[in-house]
Amino acid sequence: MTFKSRILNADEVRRALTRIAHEVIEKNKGTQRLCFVGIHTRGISLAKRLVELVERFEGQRVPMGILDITLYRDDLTEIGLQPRVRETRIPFDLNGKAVVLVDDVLYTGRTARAALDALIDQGRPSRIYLAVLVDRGHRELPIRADFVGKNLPTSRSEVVKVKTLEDDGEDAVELWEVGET
Ligand SMILES: O=P(O)(O)OC[C@H]1O[C@H](OP(=O)(O)OP(=O)(O)O)[C@H](O)[C@@H]1O
Ligand SMILES: O=c1cc[nH]c(=O)[nH]1
Repeated sequence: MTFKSRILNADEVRRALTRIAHEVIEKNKGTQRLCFVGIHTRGISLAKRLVELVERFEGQRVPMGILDITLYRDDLTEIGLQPRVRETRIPFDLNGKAVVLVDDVLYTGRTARAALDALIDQGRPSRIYLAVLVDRGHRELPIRADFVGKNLPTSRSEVVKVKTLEDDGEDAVELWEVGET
């Protein structure tokens, strides 16, 4: 893979998340019944940031869960006999909640589709929103995000890498090219 460009630096990631937190509060008319669920891997770090931002703006700490979608993937039969299943932990009652699913990148929409199934197996939220740091297009399913940090038109030969302080030592969004020599 070849590095092409830096799309967002740490300050720009912070501002995008700040705007998303404000939009969530506005759309939900406050923090009532609000909760965040981060999708492995980087969706979890981003969901934690959003919880902290909402607390800073509204003075309320809303609940947060983490979701592994591995067993709900539509290509599960193709990824081998022993898929690496990570932790799902939703330590509150989902029934009647307004859930913001959080992921770093939205591409085909297959992860988000799987996340909806995984979530609904755990309870019946009154509303599910999707928040992503980057929407890079190329949807293969009728899925859209409610909150988007950055809309980034890409080609299929490119890869968007979201880096977080927790997972990668820095906050950034980078564009890479696959298969270039
Ligand atoms: O819309 P899609 O085509 O499903 O692509 C988006 C997903 O792809 C990446 O996850 P990945 O499978 O690389 O797992 P990771 O986040 O654990 O690295 C990314 O974090 C999103 O979850
Ligand atoms: O470019 C992409 C596509 C899917 N998932 C990513 O993290 N980046």
